Amino acid sequence: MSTKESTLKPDEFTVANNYANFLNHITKLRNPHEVEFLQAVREVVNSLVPVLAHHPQYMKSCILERLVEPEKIISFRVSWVDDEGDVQINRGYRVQFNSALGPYKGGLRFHTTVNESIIKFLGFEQTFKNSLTGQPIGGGKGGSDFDPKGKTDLEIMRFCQSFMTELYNHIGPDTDVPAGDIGVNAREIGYMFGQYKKLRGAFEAGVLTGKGLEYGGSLARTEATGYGLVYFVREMLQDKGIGFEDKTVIVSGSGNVSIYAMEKAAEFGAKVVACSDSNGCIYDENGIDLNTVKELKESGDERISEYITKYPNAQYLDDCSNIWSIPCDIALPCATQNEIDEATAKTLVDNGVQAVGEGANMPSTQEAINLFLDNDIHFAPAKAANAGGVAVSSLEMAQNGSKLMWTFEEVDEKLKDIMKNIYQNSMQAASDYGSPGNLVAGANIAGFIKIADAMSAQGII
Ligand SMILES: NC(=O)C1=CN([C@@H]2O[C@H](COP(=O)(O)OP(=O)(O)OC[C@H]3O[C@@H](n4cnc5c(N)ncnc54)[C@H](OP(=O)(O)O)[C@@H]3O)[C@@H](O)[C@H]2O)C=CC1
Ligand SMILES: N=C(CCC(=O)O)C(=O)O
Repeated sequence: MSTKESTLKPDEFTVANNYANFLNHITKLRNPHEVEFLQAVREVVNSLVPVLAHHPQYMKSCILERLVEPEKIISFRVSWVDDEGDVQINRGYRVQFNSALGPYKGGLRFHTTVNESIIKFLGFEQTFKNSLTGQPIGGGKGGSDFDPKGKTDLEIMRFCQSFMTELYNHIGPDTDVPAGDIGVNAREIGYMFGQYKKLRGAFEAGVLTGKGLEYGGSLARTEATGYGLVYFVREMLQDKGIGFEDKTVIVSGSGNVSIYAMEKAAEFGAKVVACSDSNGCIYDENGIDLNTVKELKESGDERISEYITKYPNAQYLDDCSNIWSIPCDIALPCATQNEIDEATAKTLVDNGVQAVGEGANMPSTQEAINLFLDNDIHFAPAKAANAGGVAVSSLEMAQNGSKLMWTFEEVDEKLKDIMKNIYQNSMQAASDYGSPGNLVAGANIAGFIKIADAMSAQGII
């Protein structure tokens, strides 16, 4: 917990001790090797001490103890045949974390680093994020250790079909609705939707979100996470009397979230000077040419280093973490978890960063978050700031259910309202529970209370 956090009141000491013991229990006995999951849980538990002290009924019915245990974890083998005719085996997961607010909702990640701890951390974060959107959706996440990089279109199709052949038994529009995440974009969603429809024998549009526009996708879903991040950060900055105008911005990653965060930041008057991929980062002091990045990364499957071919005056740094050594006013980590550690955060602060907005899930370590908060950096935490994607996914489900299709402007206006509400509700919760201005605490508290009240109403299940 940051040293800036409010000092605990007497009755909160007891709760803090009880929950320190609880954290020890789940760390040592229940999830000893799940490092990323425990990191996500620890941050939330530390934020909730004042809430639990104020609501003893949540402690009596063990709301938090139940909330940190997923309702269901499904793990399955995925066998598929590559273009050489060789059999490949991957592991698939779906963690159905919490359905107090609605059907499980959350992305699918295809990346070599996927394991149960990663999927559980993502599902836990998703549960709070989805609550903050105000939409009727629970939390879940899934994926596989399948690496789409370097695979042909046909290999990706065969993998997705095999993956869905197992997953389809466990999902549905009112049960569990997957979507995209790292390594899963419109192409993968399309192949999985086709297989689901064939196996189910019905066109259930609402079973997946991020679908193509021609078969039930929502306008603005592709842009939603990146746009929503910038809308949220703008709300935060406006409260401080500043904005994106004339600011220097760096955005890690160059995938779905990163590209549309860069687009909206530039539209709001910022100069985006750097972005990255898992091999390295580019720095263009004249401002990144986003169309070139889209050609390389959305249309093609190129490395970001190819940008230099078109812009030889730009620089390529052969390590993606070097992006954080570039001086900037606003940093938007949009690649992956724990990409900013304490040393990186110190470099950003020493270079004069004013604001950090988390587009990726858990991109900052706890130590980095504490350093940002202790240095009064305007900090927009992931589960609040990157909720625009899942919020528009929920709007896609609503359009599917009503068999209507809203315009881009209609969806974008709803997205702006949702991000504004998340900001205001998180700030209010932070103020109500003794951490004024601390959006990390506020988002965790606001997300928790809605889930806790729903779980209380639904009995001990
Ligand atoms: N898609 C969505 O709707 C949402 C996604 N998020 C989060 O945003 C982040 C990015 O997701 P998304 O844009 O969808 O994914 P994409 O696969 O579209 O893009 C991911 C980007 O991050 C880079 N990257 C991935 N893993 C690493 C790594 N270990 N080290 C460095 N760079 C890495 C990729 O580089 P390369 O091309 O080399 O792999 C790529 O540039 C993730 O944390 C995701 O959980 C959050 C909310 C919604
Ligand atoms: N990957 C996502 C989007 C999930 C969704 O749209 O259901 C996330 O919120 O982390």
